[in-house]
Amino acid sequence: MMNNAVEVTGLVVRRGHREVLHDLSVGVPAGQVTGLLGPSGSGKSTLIRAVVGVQVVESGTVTVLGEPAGSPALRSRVGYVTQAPSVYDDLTVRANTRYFARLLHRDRRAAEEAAETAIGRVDLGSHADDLVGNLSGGQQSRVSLAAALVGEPDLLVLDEPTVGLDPVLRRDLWRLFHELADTGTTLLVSSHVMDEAARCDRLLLLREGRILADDTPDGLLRATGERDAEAAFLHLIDSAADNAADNAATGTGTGTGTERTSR
Ligand SMILES: Nc1ncnc2c1ncn2[C@@H]1O[C@H](COP(=O)(O)OP(=O)(O)OP(=O)(O)O)[C@@H](O)[C@H]1O
Repeated sequence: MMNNAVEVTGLVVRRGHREVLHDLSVGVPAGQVTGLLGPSGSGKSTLIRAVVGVQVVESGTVTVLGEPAGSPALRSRVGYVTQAPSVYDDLTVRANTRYFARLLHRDRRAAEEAAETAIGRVDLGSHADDLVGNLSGGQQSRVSLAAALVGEPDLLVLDEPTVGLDPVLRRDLWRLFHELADTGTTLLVSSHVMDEAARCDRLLLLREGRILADDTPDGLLRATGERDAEAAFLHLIDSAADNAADNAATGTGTGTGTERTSR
């Protein structure tokens, strides 16, 4: 059995008047880069919020590194990078990163070292003394990533980290994700850009609050007979719609026909 860093079972989440995650069960394997892909509004951020323990859930369980999501014990073990930059505009890159490091490291020198390492990892060494407010959007999101790295988290959760980045930075960021995974970090990375699927070790395809596929990129292509993730995703949507139509015609089954790929 695969060793999962995150285990989600029967998760139901309601936001406003709408149920947005429907009895969702899924695992995130340890030490790998798992991509959470799906169109805008499919529930990626909601699932991520449940994993980091900031989402009120209606029912179901979310276990992270063996603890209930959001437990105090997970505070330094889980890094979370939100879609919007979550650092201070009026502080420099170094001051921001040191600030977040000091929240986790009592020792001042250890905090400074952690901050410098994190700044280097996101390749912002030449901007360390720039005010964050004067950086580009892509640079600002890398400062948020540096802030999440200062605690050397076991699980790093990133909500659409590559939005607005040019192709070179995107490539470099994915390289960094795999370097982190190689040293044992588990990464859960959301994206609505299907061409990022091939960069993941494992894929979760989400649509309308349900998991449509949970597979490796190769496994997904094999299971659907398609050539790229976007085509595979459309294939699965069409199959699910066909299944639903068949069920309606025969009056059998209440399932949606999703979760069709090999697991
Ligand atoms: N604060 C909220 N109150 C009510 N409904 C919400 C709230 N936030 C999100 N939703 C709804 O929940 C559903 C899932 O949203 P979510 O942000 O998880 O999707 P997403 O896949 O992350 O989308 P995107 O890629 O655009 O960020 C959507 O239908 C959205 O309208």
